[in-house]
Amino acid sequence: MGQLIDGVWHDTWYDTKATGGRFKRSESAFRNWVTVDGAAGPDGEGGFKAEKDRYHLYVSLACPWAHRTLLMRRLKGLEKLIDVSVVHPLMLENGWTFADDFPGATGDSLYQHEFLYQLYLHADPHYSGRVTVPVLWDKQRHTIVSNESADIMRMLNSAFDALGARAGDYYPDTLRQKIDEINGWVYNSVNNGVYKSGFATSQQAYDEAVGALFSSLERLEQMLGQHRYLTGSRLTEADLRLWTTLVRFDPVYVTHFKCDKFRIGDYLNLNGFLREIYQMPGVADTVDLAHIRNHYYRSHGTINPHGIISVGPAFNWLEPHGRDERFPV
Ligand SMILES: N[C@@H](CCC(=O)N[C@@H](CS)C(=O)NCC(=O)O)C(=O)O
Repeated sequence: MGQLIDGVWHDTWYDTKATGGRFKRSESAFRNWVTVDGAAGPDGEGGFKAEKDRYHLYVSLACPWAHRTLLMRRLKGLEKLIDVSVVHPLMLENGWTFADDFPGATGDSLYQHEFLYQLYLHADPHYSGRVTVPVLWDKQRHTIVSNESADIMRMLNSAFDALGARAGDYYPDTLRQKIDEINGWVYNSVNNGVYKSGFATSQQAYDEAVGALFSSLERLEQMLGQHRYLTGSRLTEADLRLWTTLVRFDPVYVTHFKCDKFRIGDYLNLNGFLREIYQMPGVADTVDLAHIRNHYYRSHGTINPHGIISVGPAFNWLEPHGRDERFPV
């Protein structure tokens, strides 16, 4: 765990002193876009045209942000167009590594780097900032297109459609405003809320974060009692972004991040929603509980110094989800 400062790796934990014990996630640094014709996207520079086998996705199977992009790749059937490298689940003094001595960890299949920070230096030898997954890499220009999962999801959603991606638009024009609105508060209080709860170093910071988290879960529970998905009857990006947090909740966040007021298994609608998406074709293959549980419990020495993995609550996501009966089409 650490960061690069002017091209040099420093092993440091998140600093919460200046923020009253509050964990603040920093902004992603590479914000270019793959587009149909290579024109610049909403930000960044142009020159990244959608092409088969040009881009490579670096992910951790443990990370909820990386998981979003992997999920979108799977739903859009992009496996043949964009290949993937998977880091080792443990993130310790060297940050994410390409050690491949854990089932499912692939090593760096492009450059055989040892550490993910070397990939960032490959793109920018003077890079300063955090070294995070996911990374969308351009094999032609040998650089990072983007390390922001929200943007990568949107590129995968539409830029490759003419190259044989599976039909499906998870960010449709008519729902964009609604999706953006939901994403905003779900990001702050849920996706990032679990981290703010778990990494808080003051009681007040924890209370604030965990309070906001469970208020939002209650709100989501109500919404999912009214319609099948967050924006209505159609599965969108907003659902996928929530889902990668829900899938980690009972196995990890309840205990490891002290998010223990309720489990997802205690909510009727959130639990049905979690199971329904888990049971969609291809989705379960993107979930690796060994990476998830090993990563969190064994990488955060400040909150779990002995690295013991808790037994975890029992659950079975293959049980009937009940959403068809509740929302007949
Ligand atoms: N805003 C980024 C956040 C990605 C992120 O924070 N990933 C975590 C893993 S779950 C990471 O790589 N952390 C390493 C670090 O903070 O040093 C995104 O959504 O892509």
